Amino acid sequence: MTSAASREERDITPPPPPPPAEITYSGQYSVNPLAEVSFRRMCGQLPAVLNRIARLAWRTDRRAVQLLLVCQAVAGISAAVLLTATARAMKPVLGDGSADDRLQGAVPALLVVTLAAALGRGTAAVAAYAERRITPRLTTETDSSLVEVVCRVEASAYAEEGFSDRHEAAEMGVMRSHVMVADAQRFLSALIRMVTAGGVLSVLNPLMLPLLLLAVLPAGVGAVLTARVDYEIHYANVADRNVRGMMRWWATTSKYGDEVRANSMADYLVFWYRALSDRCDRRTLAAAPRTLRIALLSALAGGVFLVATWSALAWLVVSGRIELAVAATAVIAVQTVLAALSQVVVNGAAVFHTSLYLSDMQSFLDDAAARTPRRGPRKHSAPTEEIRLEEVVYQYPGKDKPAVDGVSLTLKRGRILAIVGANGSGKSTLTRLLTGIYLPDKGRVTWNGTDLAEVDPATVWANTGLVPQIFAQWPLRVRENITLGQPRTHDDVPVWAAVDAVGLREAVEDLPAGLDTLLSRDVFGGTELSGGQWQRIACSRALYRRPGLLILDEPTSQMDPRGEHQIFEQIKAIAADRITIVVTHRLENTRIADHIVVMEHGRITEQGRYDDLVHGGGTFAELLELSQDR
Ligand SMILES: Nc1ncnc2c1ncn2[C@@H]1O[C@H](COP(=O)(O)OP(=O)(O)OP(=O)(O)O)[C@@H](O)[C@H]1O
Repeated sequence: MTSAASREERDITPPPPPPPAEITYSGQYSVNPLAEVSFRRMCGQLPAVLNRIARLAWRTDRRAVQLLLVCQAVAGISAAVLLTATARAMKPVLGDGSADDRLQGAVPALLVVTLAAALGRGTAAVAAYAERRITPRLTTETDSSLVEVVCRVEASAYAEEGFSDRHEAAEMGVMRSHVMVADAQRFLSALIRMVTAGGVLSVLNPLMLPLLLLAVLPAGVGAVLTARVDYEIHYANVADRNVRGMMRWWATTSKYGDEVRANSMADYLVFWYRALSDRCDRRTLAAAPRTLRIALLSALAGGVFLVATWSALAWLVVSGRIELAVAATAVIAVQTVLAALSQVVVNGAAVFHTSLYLSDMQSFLDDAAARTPRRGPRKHSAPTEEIRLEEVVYQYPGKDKPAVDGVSLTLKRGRILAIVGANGSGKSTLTRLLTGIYLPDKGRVTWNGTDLAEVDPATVWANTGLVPQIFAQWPLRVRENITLGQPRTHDDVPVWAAVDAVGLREAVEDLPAGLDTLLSRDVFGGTELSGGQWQRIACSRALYRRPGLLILDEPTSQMDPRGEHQIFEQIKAIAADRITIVVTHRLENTRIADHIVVMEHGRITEQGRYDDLVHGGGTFAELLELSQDR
């Protein structure tokens, strides 16, 4: 009994799931910044990096930058005044006479010390305020630029190897822009404090400054080496982080929540997510001993030099080379310079570290900006009378066969074309070529006789309405879901007309706020539609545009027969004014088409009218028969 039960238990225990495949970073940078991360490079590049940050900040808020600079200057002056006045106060304090007399002698200098200290604190507070004025807008600006540039790239870039990883790496630049100005500001103010205190110290005794520099140099080298290790790990983890980010969304979004639960995917997804995270952690942990070694060695070297500095100061006093009052001031100056130097080094390394991520971001922004469509100055103007494909070939990057292979077609206004064919035969790719989303590798696509390679694509897409196979369900109001991408008129009449055209009025009127209802159950106050209702929204979005070219890729796959019938009636009713293309696997629906093309392996293998193809004895007839064989 027990053994039967345990056998049964064994039988239902699933085998351990395979770990996620090893992913390597596939981004291609013209320069690998890691190759040259060194202390010398950091020092050499800091001015350029600061200049870049300053220019970014200047573009964001000039007045705040001016305020910041004034604060830095005032802080520097007050630090110099503070130390000089301290030196003045030391003389009477450590001199002869009664305590009362000595204190009285020091009062004027102490007053200056107090004022200078207050000024220093005050300017630090104002500088922090100025930085807080710049940072949020600068981050928003960099973030928005990234979103904009990705929204505008040639769609073919998405299919290129490494594009997505480089995008992920650029996201890190956006994240670092949060701390960029604060780091630069701290670096500059520490530099100014260091220079002023160092100046005062050199006046007191020229030997002190080089000794001090030596004491802090190891910390500087250590900080840069640690930055290098951090960046190395970031580089190694980019691809894993990218995939993990995508999987995180897919696994946790409510959209796929049913599938995750009903198909018992949660265990594997969690395992997968943890396995990928562990892999990232392993790389990070493997680097920990290196960073520990760097920290220990730099602390040891720094400590040795610091002992030498204090010993030198003691020797100067004991041998009578400097007065006690000067030595006391030197102690304060040494402490100030040391603190400032550490800040310079730490913040300098942070600025440099940030600059590595900014370089990734900039390189991606430049690359993406270079990929915005630049196809020539000609403009397409409505009406779209004719679209022609001439021996068009298109092959996706990394694929060994073209997805569309030598297709020629002519589409005329007022006519409906249906495209059918097996999965992967090239139907959707053909629609991307027809709309100029992709340009062909060979052959040409013309609209009203003009090659799309020479036409500003915005003027083409202003005349296009597309219902893709996988359409977006925007977390926006019903109204915006219909009008998105098209200027909206002041009244809702055309919006309701588009709603009526897809038979959705009753459903929209039933929503809590009609057209104003937010369509997202993930957002507070939002509502969710059914799959078929969403598809009707996608159709109404395309119809609302009243496009010269209407493309519907499996537009009714989730609709009930009434909805499907209504959509096809609508397509027929408005067909006279436009070119209409329907991609479908439901061959019965191709009855409405004036012309049908059958695709196989990227080529058109059959074409004609419905009745001709049904009786033609070819692939169309075979597929139709199969669809009716139940
Ligand atoms: N973004 C892409 N990157 C790389 N290859 C792609 C991409 N999109 C499609 N392909 C490939 O191009 C070929 C044609 O795909 P396409 O999506 O055009 O087929 P389809 O006829 O629309 O298929 P379905 O009926 O399944 O929608 C397929 O082999 C597919 O793997």
